[in-house]
Amino acid sequence: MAATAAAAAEAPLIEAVNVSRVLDEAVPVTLVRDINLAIRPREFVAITGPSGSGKSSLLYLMGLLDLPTTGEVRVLGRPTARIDEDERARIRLTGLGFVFQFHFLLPEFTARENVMLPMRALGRLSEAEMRARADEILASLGLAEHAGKRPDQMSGGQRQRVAVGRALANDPPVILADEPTGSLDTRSSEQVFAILRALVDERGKTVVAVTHSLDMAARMDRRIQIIDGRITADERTRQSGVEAGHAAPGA
Ligand SMILES: Nc1ncnc2c1ncn2[C@@H]1O[C@H](COP(=O)(O)OP(=O)(O)OP(=O)(O)O)[C@@H](O)[C@H]1O
Repeated sequence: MAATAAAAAEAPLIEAVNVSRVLDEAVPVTLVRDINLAIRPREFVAITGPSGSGKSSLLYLMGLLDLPTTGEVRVLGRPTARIDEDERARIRLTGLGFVFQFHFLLPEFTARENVMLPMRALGRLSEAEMRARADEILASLGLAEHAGKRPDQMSGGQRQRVAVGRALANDPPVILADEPTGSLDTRSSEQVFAILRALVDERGKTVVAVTHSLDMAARMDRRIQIIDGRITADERTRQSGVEAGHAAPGA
């Protein structure tokens, strides 16, 4: 509760103000409508709802991967309605890390090289610094001995942990995850969940994750429910950061 209550007093990292997104088809498709929300520092937020309700659409809008038709998304206090795609890309690269249901690692690259990609795109570190940072991130995810392996030489759970490592590459304050455990077995799923939990509790990150799992949502701190593109519930789901399992990820 302490972390969540303290977070409530801080400036939001992501805000949606009257956000709607309508696809301009022959028959217009409304993905989300009238969304108002604020995501604050160190929150671990679940976005839940039935299939096709607009969860991914909302996450993409929050991550500046899509633009609202009306309303505005603010990221790290910055209004984003009138900035160009280069600027949006820069905010994504420094402020946000993305994890998807499928890892989307580049198959011809090693785990280390995949984690280095966002650092390379930002261009702030030397080759040696990028390499050292990637290895440090992989070690923190229990993957030290897998740094030189390509995705096809790793298990599904290991690949998804590399994808988390890639999301952490530029040390963004916010991680946005779309069904991050959706294609994993129970054990790997628990490992990835424990990593996300620890990112919030131990490293002060903010994590927003779309999930079908109500059990998982109950172990996060807040649940935003979407039905037919609208927020139908927004509630605290967990009272304390103490009881969560912080099991170290296995190799
Ligand atoms: N490009 C598109 N063209 C047409 N319809 C779309 C498009 N993108 C999304 N939709 C529709 O918009 C609705 C919301 O989609 P979205 O992927 O956000 O839902 P979701 O809650 O994440 O679903 P799921 O849980 O199945 O992943 C769905 O009915 C989907 O079919």
